[in-house]
Formats: sequence, C-alpha cells, structure tokens
Amino acid sequence: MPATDITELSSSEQTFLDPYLPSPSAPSASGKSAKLPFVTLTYACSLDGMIALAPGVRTALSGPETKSMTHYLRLKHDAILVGAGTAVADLPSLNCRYPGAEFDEQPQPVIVDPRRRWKVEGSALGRLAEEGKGRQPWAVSLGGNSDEACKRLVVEESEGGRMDWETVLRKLKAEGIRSVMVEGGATVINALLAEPGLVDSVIVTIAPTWLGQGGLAACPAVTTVDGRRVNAARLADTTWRQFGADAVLCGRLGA
Ligand SMILES: NC(=O)C1=CN([C@@H]2O[C@H](COP(=O)(O)OP(=O)(O)OC[C@H]3O[C@@H](n4cnc5c(N)ncnc54)[C@H](OP(=O)(O)O)[C@@H]3O)[C@@H](O)[C@H]2O)C=CC1
Ligand SMILES: Nc1nc(O)c(N)c(N[C@@H]2O[C@H](COP(=O)(O)O)[C@@H](O)[C@H]2O)n1
Repeated sequence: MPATDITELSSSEQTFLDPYLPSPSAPSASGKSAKLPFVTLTYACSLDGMIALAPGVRTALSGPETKSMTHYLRLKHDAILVGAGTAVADLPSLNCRYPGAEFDEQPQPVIVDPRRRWKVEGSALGRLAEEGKGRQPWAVSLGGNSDEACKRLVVEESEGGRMDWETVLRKLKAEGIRSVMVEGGATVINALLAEPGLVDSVIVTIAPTWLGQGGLAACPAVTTVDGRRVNAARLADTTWRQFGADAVLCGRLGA
C-alpha cells in the first residue's frame, strides 16, 4: 500500500484498544451464539453527540491520531459495515491504510442496502478494488439476486420492511466473516446501540467541538419499561484515553 497520513499506533495505544478487539481470548457479548461474528461499533462524535453537520453531510471529526486509530481497528476486523446512507453520502473508501497493511489484511466492505440504492459502478470502493487497494464490496439487500458487479447477500424482509440485525450478522458469519467493525451512520449506530446482545465492543471518538443544532445525532430511540422512560443504552467496563486532541472511550454495552 502507498504511504498515507495514517501512522502506526504506539504500543501503549494498542494495549489500550486490544481488550476491546476481536481475538480468541476477547469476551463476546454474553450469551452470544457462535453463529454470530464479533461486532465492534465505532464512530466519531462531537461534544453535542453529533456524527455529522447534517444528514448526508460527510463531516471530519477525527483528528490525525484517531484517524490512525480507525485504520488500526480496520486492520483488526474481517469486515467493515456501513449503511446505504453513509455509502451514498460519504463515497467512502473503507479500506485499511494502516502502514504495512497487506491485501490479505484488507477488511471486507459491507453495505447494508435493502433497496439497492448504492451502486458499485463509479464508487471509490469499486475503484480501489480494481486497483488492488481494497476488496470488492458486498451489499446486504432484500429480495432476489442479480448479476451486478457487487456480491449481494440477500436477507428476508422483517417487520416494517427492515432487515433484522441478527439475521444480517448471521449471514456474514456464514460467509466466513468472524468480526465486523460497524462504522455507521446514524441509523445503523442508533439501531445497534439498542442491541446489547449483538454488540461486543463500543469504541467512540469524542472530538472537542460542537457541531450545533440540526446535526445528525448518535442517539438511540426512546426506551420505556412499564410505560416509563429509561436510559436507552449504557456502557459497562469503560476505559478512555486521549489520542491527540480527541478522547477515545471504549466499553461494552450492558446494564
Ligand atoms: N462520524 C462518524 O463516525 C460517521 C458519520 N457518518 C455520517 O452518517 C450519515 C449517514 O447516516 P444515515 O443517513 O443514518 O445512514 P446510514 O449509513 O445509517 O444508512 C441508513 C440506511 O441503511 C439502510 N439500513 C440501515 N439499517 C437497516 C435495517 N436494519 N434494515 C434495512 N435497511 C437498513 C437503510 O437504507 P434505505 O434508506 O435504502 O432503506 C437506511 O436508510 C452521513 O452524514 C455520514 O457522514 C457515517 C459513519 C460514521
Ligand atoms: N472515525 C471516523 N471519524 C470521522 O470523523 C468520520 N467522518 C468517520 N466516518 C466514517 O469513515 C468513513 C470514511 O472512510 P474512508 O476514509 O473513506 O475510508 C465514512 O464513510 C464513515 O463510515 N469516521
């Protein structure tokens, strides 16, 4: 891979992150089936909890150090998953540009795209795959297959025309994916924050900035128990560290 602005993490930064990353010794979400991959949910947000200035606006929040961290995380996972909203808005590369990363270490990009609104043709993902700088992306969609350039994993529609996350993750595991780094966007993050049984680790970059009202928030849906509002999600087993100007918070979804 050519040189980039991504730099190697120090050994103490790696030691900080490694307990939250997939490995034979890392604990999985309690009671999790062996038919599911290890799932790390990771994103960058502002001090007002926003991940973008507005829906569909690519917004740089991570500084150089946390950007390097993202590529270290990509190196450690079999796949990177984003929703169709991110794939269409951000035109992401979703490859691993960590120094020394070989093609064999490239994560499998996966787009959750039920209605096939994202196209591999003309995308950065497709171009990088052609150039040998990343893998050919896969999409997870509803309905039948077709002869597109992109491999489509087909999942049955569940309630409300959505895809059930456990089904999506099982499908990926059946395809040989042992670990998935979920990067976003808001719809995907907010849904998975409500699924502690599916998510093994959460790694959040907090940038020292406020994006302001009208931003796109990492904010799960209202949760009620016996008709009363309760916290929607909480991290357990937390630890944090400074990476450049940003704070990185690691934890596990739990009580
Ligand atoms: N700061 C950060 O770390 C990050 C920020 N972002 C930002 O997030 C924004 C995009 O977020 P958002 O618009 O919410 O888009 P998402 O990337 O979360 O994609 C949402 C779309 O994915 C499909 N989808 C997701 N979950 C399901 C499901 N369970 N079943 C079926 N379809 C599903 C739907 O597609 P359909 O509409 O076709 O039904 C849905 O509209 C962008 O502005 C991007 O820049 C993104 C990643 C990281
Ligand atoms: N970690 C992180 N910090 C930010 O500030 C971001 N905007 C994002 N966005 C995610 O990274 C993807 C872009 O990846 P490439 O550099 O194009 O490979 C983008 O699509 C979001 O998933 N992440």
